Amino acid sequence: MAHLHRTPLPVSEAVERVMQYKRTGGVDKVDLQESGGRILAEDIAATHAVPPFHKSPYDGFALASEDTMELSRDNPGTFRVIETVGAGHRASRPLQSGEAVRIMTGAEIPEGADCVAMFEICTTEEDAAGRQIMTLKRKMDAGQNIIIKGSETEQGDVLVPKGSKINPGVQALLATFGYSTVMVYNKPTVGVFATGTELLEVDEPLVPGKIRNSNAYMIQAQLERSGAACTYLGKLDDDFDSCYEAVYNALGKFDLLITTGGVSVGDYDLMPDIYEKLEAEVLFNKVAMRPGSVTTVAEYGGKLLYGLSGNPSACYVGCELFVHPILQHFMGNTRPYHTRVKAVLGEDFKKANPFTRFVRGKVDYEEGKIVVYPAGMDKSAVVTSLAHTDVFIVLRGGTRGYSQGDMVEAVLLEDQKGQTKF
Ligand SMILES: Nc1nc2c(c(=O)[nH]1)N[C@H]1C(S)=C(S)[C@@H](COP(=O)(O)OP(=O)(O)OC[C@H]3O[C@@H](n4cnc5c(N)ncnc54)[C@H](O)[C@@H]3O)O[C@H]1N2
Ligand code: MOO
Ligand SMILES: [Mg+2]
Repeated sequence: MAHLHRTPLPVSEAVERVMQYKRTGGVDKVDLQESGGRILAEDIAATHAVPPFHKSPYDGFALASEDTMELSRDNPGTFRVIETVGAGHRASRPLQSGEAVRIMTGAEIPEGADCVAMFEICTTEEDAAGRQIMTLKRKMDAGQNIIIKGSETEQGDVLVPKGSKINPGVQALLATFGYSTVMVYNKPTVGVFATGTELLEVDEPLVPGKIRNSNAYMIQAQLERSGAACTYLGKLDDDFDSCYEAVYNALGKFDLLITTGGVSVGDYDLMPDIYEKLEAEVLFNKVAMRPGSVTTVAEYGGKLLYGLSGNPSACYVGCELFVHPILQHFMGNTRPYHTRVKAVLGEDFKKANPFTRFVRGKVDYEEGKIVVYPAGMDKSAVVTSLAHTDVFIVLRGGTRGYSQGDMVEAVLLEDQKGQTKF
């Protein structure tokens, strides 16, 4: 009964309290192919100019523009084709006046040439001796159809700063500049316990009074979506000693520890007593929000211990609001909070909101507008609507319900951008 009276903390203050314990993890080298989605722990600079040589953007003939000054439809010029150069090869000698090199897209421009005439404007034939002769009927400019060395980037230019997320384009740059490995921030390690004597594992048949443990798998997937390395540590019965033991033993092994269930005021809600016995500092045990009001966060030995609700929807919301930004910060992300946008509410939501409500919703893009719809039943104990959830629709506390067409705030759970403030 010691934990019955709780003072609800506004959501933003609760987030702020948690973020006082944020820290950035170490860095490590990963293979280029494993680096997708990680955060750069080093600036990526051009190790050479791009392109590294003057190159042809077309399949055609490289020649000297000076040789074409007088050419026109009425005054065609002919060139001796001295060799063919494909990408990856180089001309064997510099070009002389009156000569052309048959050149392919991506090949280095031979010395003595300063333009490329595309195949489409040239004709070729063999002379009596069997040599290739090319005919051109127009004037070319110096530099025409040549990609100049360094025109895209010069050696030493910083192209992607430390702290950026590695996306497929960044991986293209890493490969371009010979980074077979790259320094990234470590993934935070997270241990997860599910608590509750009613829980069955996924492969167990349903029996009266019991339900399958869905939260552990949901949390694991949420954490992995947020970039963390998660270890499911198993489910615990509602027995104080074994719960305490399991939590105590796991604390030192992970960057943070999460439990689900047993944080409210029930006879078998053991987490509050466990925090007490640990002498952990409870940052809050009630948040002015729905669902997830029972979300509890404690600090023990500099590490955070999350007591997420057992109710699936409450557990989901608590994880995204309070765990996600801590993980992002740990990984060096300078924009650790979920992206928020203004959106149009797609249907009525008439329930009153004494506390700020995070309605599990789905986002749609209709005629250039962001429209959000509740994803299903809006109850803390509901699991089914989570399958369709990719946003939280934020309905402020103290409001009497919202109508279709109202502008609301939406937290985008699957957007990569993030933002610097909650
Ligand atoms: N007298 C009061 N009762 C309750 C209050 C309150 O303020 N006063 N708060 C309610 C609110 S709000 C919530 S949310 C729940 C939170 O309960 P707990 O976090 O203590 O979780 P449990 O009691 O362990 O379980 C609640 C519910 O969730 C199911 N559950 C638990 N773990 C899982 C899992 N891993 N996978 C799927 N489902 C799970 C469990 O069977 C229960 O049905 O408390 C209210 N009560
Ligand atoms: O923590 Mo409870 O979710 O407010 O329903
Ligand atoms: Mg309970």
